[in-house]
Amino acid sequence: MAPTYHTDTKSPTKSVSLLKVPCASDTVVFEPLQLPSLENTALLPWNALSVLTDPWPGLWAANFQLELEGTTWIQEIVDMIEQNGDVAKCQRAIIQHRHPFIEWARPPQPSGVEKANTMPSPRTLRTHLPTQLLPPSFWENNCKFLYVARNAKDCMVSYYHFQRMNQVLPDPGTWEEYFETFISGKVGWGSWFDHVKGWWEIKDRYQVLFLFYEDMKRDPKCEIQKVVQFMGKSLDETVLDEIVQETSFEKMKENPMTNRSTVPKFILDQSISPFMRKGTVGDWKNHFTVAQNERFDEIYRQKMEGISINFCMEL
Ligand SMILES: Nc1ncnc2c1ncn2[C@@H]1O[C@H](COP(=O)(O)O)[C@@H](OP(=O)(O)O)[C@H]1O
Ligand SMILES: CCc1ccc(OS(=O)(=O)O)cc1
Repeated sequence: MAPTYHTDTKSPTKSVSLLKVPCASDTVVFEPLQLPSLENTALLPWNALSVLTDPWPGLWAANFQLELEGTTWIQEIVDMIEQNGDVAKCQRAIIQHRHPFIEWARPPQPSGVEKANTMPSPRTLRTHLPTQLLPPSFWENNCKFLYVARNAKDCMVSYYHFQRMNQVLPDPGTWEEYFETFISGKVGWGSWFDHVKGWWEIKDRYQVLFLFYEDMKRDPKCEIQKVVQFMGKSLDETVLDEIVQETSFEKMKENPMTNRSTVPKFILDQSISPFMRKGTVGDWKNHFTVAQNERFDEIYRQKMEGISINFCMEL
């Protein structure tokens, strides 16, 4: 498809990723996670979960990770940091097993919560949940969160291809149809706009490291160093360089512990679109028409009015 974009890239966009790491509350007595069964809700359009207003009051978490786009990337970075750059240790299991996905519940597989309950504290967990659906105990226990935001246009494109290949999510339809679906927020984990605003607005009240996918692409070493500091670690320059290398898109695409090659085709059909697809900034220009771009920029302006986030649209 020929690129059909216009050159005004001023308006911001984004996507989301979160991650939680060790914190002082890890010295507190550990109690198991207690989440209700999500079997009947996990596959619904994510907005359906908003009916759970005070979802999981019993939850206690020592270490916590959240994400929406760039999740796998930040997960691998965090694990590499936790393992002090030891590549072999990061090969101990596929990434989905290293960091339980707390809203995952598809029997007969153990749910994300069940997996989390078997882990000693401190734990790193993964979720795409918006702030209002996060169990209150995460806030109450002073957990640390890493949130990776990605510009909305690239996020839309990436999510579209993910939904095409993900056989447990509804078919996204044509690109034109998906464009409308995404704007209306009727996608997994809800509206991009609300998700980003929610995490942006609470970031200074809690221990949230708000990262941008585009910054991670532009200067991975600098962003990884921020994560190291946030986790309260200190690493040699050589280890840092090793982590930058090992968490590059090219390396992670070839790595069976991160590229989802072990996930059965009836869940992720990578012959339709690879999980590690392009990993670039600006692929939206290969998808958006000029008309779509102009319309999106206007919607973005309205929905993000008063929010001081600036997203990079191309490198
Ligand atoms: N090391 C890395 N560097 C850059 N992008 C990465 C990456 N690892 C994963 N990604 C990208 O992150 C997106 C998936 O996000 P998540 O892990 O949250 O599901 C995909 O984007 P694309 O579809 O644009 O390629 C994937 O290629
Ligand atoms: C519930 C939709 C979903 C999300 C993610 C999946 O795979 S993975 O965790 O990214 O490997 C599968 C299904």
